[in-house]
Amino acid sequence: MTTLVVRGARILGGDAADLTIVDGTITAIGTASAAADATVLDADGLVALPGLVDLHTHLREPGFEQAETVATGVRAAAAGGYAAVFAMANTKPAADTVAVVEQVAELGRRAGLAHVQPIGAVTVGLEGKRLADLGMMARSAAQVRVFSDDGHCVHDAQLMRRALEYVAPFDGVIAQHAQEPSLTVGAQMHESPLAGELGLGGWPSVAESAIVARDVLLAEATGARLHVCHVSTAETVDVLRWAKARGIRVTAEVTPHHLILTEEEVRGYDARFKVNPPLRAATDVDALRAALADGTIDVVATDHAPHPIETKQAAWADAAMGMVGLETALAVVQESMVETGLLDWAGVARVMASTPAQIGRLDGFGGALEVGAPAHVALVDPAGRAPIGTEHLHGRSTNSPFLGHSLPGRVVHTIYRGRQTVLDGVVA
Ligand SMILES: NC(=O)N[C@@H](CC(=O)O)C(=O)O
Repeated sequence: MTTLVVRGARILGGDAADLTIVDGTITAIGTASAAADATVLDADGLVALPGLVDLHTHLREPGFEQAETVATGVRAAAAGGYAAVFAMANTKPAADTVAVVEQVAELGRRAGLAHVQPIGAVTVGLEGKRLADLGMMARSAAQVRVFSDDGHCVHDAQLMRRALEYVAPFDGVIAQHAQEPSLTVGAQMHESPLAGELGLGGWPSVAESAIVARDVLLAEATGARLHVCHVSTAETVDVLRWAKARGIRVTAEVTPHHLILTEEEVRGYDARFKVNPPLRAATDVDALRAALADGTIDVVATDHAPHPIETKQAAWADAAMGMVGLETALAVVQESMVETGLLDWAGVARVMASTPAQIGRLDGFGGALEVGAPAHVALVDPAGRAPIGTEHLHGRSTNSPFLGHSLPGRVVHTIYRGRQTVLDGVVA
């Protein structure tokens, strides 16, 4: 029997209490009388959150191990306070078969620092032409419930409709990368006067919102669950508000980078700021923050997208798209949402742990820190403001837009299944 006593943590930012954890389960909350053989972890002044859950992580294995592996990716996850991540299907081969989703799940079990929940591809090879065998992946040992072609839009309406119809009976969800391809040919950044000034092809907001408008109507017509990946524009927020008011079963995510960075970062042509969907205008950032605060957007998801740094040292138009985000997500949410009064720590737990787990139908994660609950805990120092350096990045890639930026909040300890996966910022 292993006993861990976490002393003096502020549960969801509230009153301080001790957490007693025995064999991976929270057995007491209050003043602990530590048994002689207990490990005691000083959490005085730290905020205790449920271990975070990320609905949108690119772990890159199999096929792109030079960017990240499952083993390196879960190190980044633990460092960021995560207990579970949903691994996107744009691997090589794509996660469009039972073999690949079960391989990813097994790699996660071996890595051991966080739960890895595979996402299945919607279409074979993410090509948008033929449905993958969604039912087989759902019935597999990986128990896939989230399906996505992220990186690519399921553009064909008939395929999207059939995918929604197919997953409804087993309560699956289609997570759409909303990008109308015919409107984003050659797109390099947000379509705006700045794009003209910088001479870069524009990615118009309507290319996202038009797909979301179509998809919410398909979700209504099929009664199935739709999840909208990386919402980036005010127009999409308006569509979501309308759809939710009609009772359509749609959920949505926003990334940390879209909550705090704007297209102005593109001025220096530093490709660390190149991402799909692109960084938008300040008005979009404001709309996204308000939507996350009022529940129109349900969760924060990192879209952790590792790329070898040399793919970011190319000219803007040739550079890879994407940013790592697991390690800095909580700090960005603290800065953009908590310090602005838009969310309290209970709200942070909702949008970064309980609701992502609920959308992904992942039992045993994201639940309240209460007696009897599995012991997945993130312990955060809200006053831990520091400039982000590569020493804060624990995955294989360092393509973070926040390097050199000062961010608040530091994940001091992470506990996963009762085990300390991060201690004083050091990943086990
Ligand atoms: N978000 C990104 O900019 N990149 C993602 C895929 C994608 O959504 O384009 C990646 O897998 O690198």
